[in-house]
Amino acid sequence: MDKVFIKGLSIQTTIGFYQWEKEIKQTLIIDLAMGWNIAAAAKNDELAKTLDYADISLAVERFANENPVDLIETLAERLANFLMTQYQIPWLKLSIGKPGAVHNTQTVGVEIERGQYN
Ligand SMILES: Nc1nc2c(c(=O)[nH]1)N=C([C@H](O)[C@@H](O)CO)CN2
Repeated sequence: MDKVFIKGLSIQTTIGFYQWEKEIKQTLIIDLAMGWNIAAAAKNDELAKTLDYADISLAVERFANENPVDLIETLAERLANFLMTQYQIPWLKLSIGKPGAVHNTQTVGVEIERGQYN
């Protein structure tokens, strides 16, 4: 399957289980791979026929800020659902890293895969 991807998208958002985390913004790093047949867009060189990674990057940051949650698991599940519905994406792999969360680590996070991979 062809894919459109976004790697290392850095967003600032409110996320976390603890009370103090609900009063600040923290950095999340998002990697997203989205299944898409790119042949139609390539045929006539048409942005409208593919997944616009610029538009989706903005949508990811907007979604996170409009839907504050405690766990990155919850954000991952809800964001995957939103993107698949909004952009008719048949399959995606999404990872969310929270680099500031645990001392002495590079990052911590979750990775999920949703939908049908053909
Ligand atoms: N698997 C997870 N573990 C933890 C999460 C999380 O979202 N998923 N969150 C926290 C806190 O919010 C942490 O980031 C701050 O100490 C702890 N563990």
